[in-house]
Amino acid sequence: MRNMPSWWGKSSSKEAKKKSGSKESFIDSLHRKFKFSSESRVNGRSGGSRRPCSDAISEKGSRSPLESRSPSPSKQVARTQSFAERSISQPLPLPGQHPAHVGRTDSGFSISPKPRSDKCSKPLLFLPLPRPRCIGGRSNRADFDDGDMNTGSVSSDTSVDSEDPADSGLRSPQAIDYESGTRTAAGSPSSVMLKDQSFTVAPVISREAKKPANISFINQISPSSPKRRPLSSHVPNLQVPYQGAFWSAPDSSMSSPSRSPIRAFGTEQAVNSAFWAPKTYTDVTIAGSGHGSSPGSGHNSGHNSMGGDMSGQLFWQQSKGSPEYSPVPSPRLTSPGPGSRIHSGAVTPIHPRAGGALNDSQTSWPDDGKQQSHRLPLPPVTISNASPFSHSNSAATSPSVPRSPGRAENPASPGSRWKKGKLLGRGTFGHVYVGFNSESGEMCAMKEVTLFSDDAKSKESAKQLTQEITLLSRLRHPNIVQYYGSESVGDKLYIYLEYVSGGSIYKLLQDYGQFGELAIRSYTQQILSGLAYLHAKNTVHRDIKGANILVDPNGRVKLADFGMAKHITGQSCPLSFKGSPYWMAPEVIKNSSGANLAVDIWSLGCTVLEMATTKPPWSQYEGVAAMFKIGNSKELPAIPDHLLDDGKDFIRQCLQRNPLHRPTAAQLLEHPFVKYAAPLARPILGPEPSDSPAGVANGVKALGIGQSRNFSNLDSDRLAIHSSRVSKTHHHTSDLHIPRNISCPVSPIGSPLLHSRSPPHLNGRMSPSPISSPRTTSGSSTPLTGGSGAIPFIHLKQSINLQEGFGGISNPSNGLYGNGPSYHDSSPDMFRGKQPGSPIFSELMPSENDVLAKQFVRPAHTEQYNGQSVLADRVSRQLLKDHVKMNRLDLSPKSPLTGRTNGV
Ligand SMILES: Nc1ncnc2c1ncn2[C@@H]1O[C@H](COP(=O)(O)OP(=O)(O)OP(=O)(O)O)[C@@H](O)[C@H]1O
Repeated sequence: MRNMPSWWGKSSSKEAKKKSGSKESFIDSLHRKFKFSSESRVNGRSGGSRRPCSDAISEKGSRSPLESRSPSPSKQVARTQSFAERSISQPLPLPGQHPAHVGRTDSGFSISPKPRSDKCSKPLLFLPLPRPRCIGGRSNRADFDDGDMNTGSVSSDTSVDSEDPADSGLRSPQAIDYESGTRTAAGSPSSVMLKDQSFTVAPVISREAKKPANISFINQISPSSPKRRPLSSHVPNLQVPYQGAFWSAPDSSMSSPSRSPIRAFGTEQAVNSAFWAPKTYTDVTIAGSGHGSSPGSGHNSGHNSMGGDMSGQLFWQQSKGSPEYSPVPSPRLTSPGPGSRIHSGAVTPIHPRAGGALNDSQTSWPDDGKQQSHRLPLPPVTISNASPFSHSNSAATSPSVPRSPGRAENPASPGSRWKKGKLLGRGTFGHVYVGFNSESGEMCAMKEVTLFSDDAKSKESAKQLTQEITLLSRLRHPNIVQYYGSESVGDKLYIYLEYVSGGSIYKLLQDYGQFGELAIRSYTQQILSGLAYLHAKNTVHRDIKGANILVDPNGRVKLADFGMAKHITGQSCPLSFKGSPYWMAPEVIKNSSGANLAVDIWSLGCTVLEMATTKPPWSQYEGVAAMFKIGNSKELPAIPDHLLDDGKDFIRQCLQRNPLHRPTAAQLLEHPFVKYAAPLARPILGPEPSDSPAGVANGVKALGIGQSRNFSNLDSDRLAIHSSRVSKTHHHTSDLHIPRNISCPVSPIGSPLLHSRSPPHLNGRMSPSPISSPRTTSGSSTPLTGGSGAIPFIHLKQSINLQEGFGGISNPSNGLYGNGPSYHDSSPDMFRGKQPGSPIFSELMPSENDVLAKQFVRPAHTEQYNGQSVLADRVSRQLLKDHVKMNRLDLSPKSPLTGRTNGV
């Protein structure tokens, strides 16, 4: 979800290409100016792309085949999100040629990071700024890419085995809560192992059990390969250079024209670039995650993240003259219509069985100006009951699965029971689809990356995916997207994740505008909770921003996109230049070492501002100028006046330039801005206790109150107000359900997630899929569990937790919706005096209560499904208990069926 604003949006690559003529000359002048010979760099890159200069400096992300396709109008917009104007995407340049060999072995997914012989010939792009260290010259492998290239997967300091310090001794209580039981099952992600310079990611399951299953990234380059080839089974030894392209992927982040330095580089950048010139980024990697994703998907956002050297950063910036730089959001970005963003339908249109159903979101794209198809493996003929990941276990061929006209025949993952559904979004390295398991009825998010033997982007994709797998497989928290498993199918690599249907915060901001304070507080609290958990495991996310935070229809927030995350082993380690510039902490920009975890706190502060204004701080500046502001000035970004004092204070706490001065995530959870945030998350409805009173009791449950936090008087007061308003406003049978469904993500009225135009909400809310109900996703029963090579759901504990939450029974220890550490009054000094009753806090209450109270009068139609369920439950119980016939049921406000107000 490194989705970027247009100034480094991927689509700009197309514009860059379109204007290649003039830009070429400009590049040439830049080359002369900086005394760089792009030609020599390109030529000197052994095993790297031999692309023309213009390609070599372009963004990796835009080299995505998908982006190269001639997109639909929506897609064009989708890839040019920004806080400014956007332009229509132009065709991307041809994919680079990266002959390499990727080998598969039975062990899964591996990288053999042999040093490249040409390690010093890595292209340095066009600025003498953060010159990437010659990786091959490092004596310590931990220096490679800041050790984060594979985040615990490759670098020596990030082992994923049981010796992981985060696993052994650094866990917070939360971590322990959410981690138990995660490493036991065979084939679980915990089996990811690192040994010296090679590692195996066990969760990546090869469907070709008897064939080499590992994808080995070694320093063998096949320069003769002129074209990209699918990483298919008939290519037994595809080897990918691990440094030039895979480890560092110099051309991955810089080669894509969408972030083409040439395109984005303007006079201002050139001037500003002097700021970077003297910097030496010893740990800088060129492996930029050129993150961009397609807003056209509907769920992804348009902010770029970057991982790489500063030279790339400089060139990323979009000049105001660029057609992609516009302060006016694209109509498509503001369009609430799902059609322009979500490309439903099937999967691979090029599949011979696809019946010709074309889907522009799929795996076909123009290459060299021609449509190049990459066929998915044919689904097997038979279906077994084995693991959903097993090669023969394809539901696609099941005769019991009717094929709707709108669904292509080919599932994304023929080897599994997961059928690839609509496109959720595009990332830098692949696509994310809804996955549906026809057998179990479960849904997931399938992140798909096509691996090519000779494509640097594929290598970078594999690296990042591996990194995500490694990290995510160790995480379990309600505010972190849950990892389910992964597998390789043919030339595709899939990661199965918890499906969060609400989209990202960025997307919500684009669609619905800035959030209200109540929503900001709730979301911030949940983000913090996830961060506190993550940081307790000594892991830094490094790309916290709205685009990487997903929201479910119930207002539950999930941190996502761990492609840049890094496990920190030491007290402090060099900070690689990764992240999204506008959310990037000063110490990252300045390449100073410090408390690494604090970079997430800075980014959180930026995200709070983003939620409050729809834009990150310093968004009025172009990229380089913004980075200059962030890195060098003493200024604080403008904090909107409409935020209350504690909100402003929270932001200021986060945006302290000295990382050591920033509170930790755990400390910030005690900040009044979030500590007393209204729990918006809706609990999953479950069987109601037989004698449980309705009314306020249900309201309490629905609010999630009491599940993980102790109630203050404030909470009681709040509930009293709720109760009062409920009793006054519920006069219709249509409101019967309201007491149990009063919470919502943002606001009950006009809530983005409840808005009728919000298909994610509708999908999630209306879907009867068991995936939305943890009751159906217990670990052992899931089709993801067991079987050969299967990766079990590792959210078993989560499922248990959720079950504990059924019926809203309070469990202060489960942390289910309380999100994080226990709430105790151990506020740091900075928060003293801001407790309930303090002027600041009291100041907030009226508006908050008003909003909360409105939740009780939300129109019934917004909760039709749940409301009906609740009513049905109550009716059933009532019938059994009182032997009352349905036609005699009293549905008046005073009826026990409509809710009591006499306490819990
Ligand atoms: N678990 C999920 N549930 C729902 N949607 C998701 C999920 N994960 C990702 N998406 C959607 O897919 C889009 C792309 O996902 P993501 O950013 O993780 O891919 P990526 O390849 O990691 O991108 P990048 O690395 O460039 O940021 C997101 O913007 C989001 O809209």
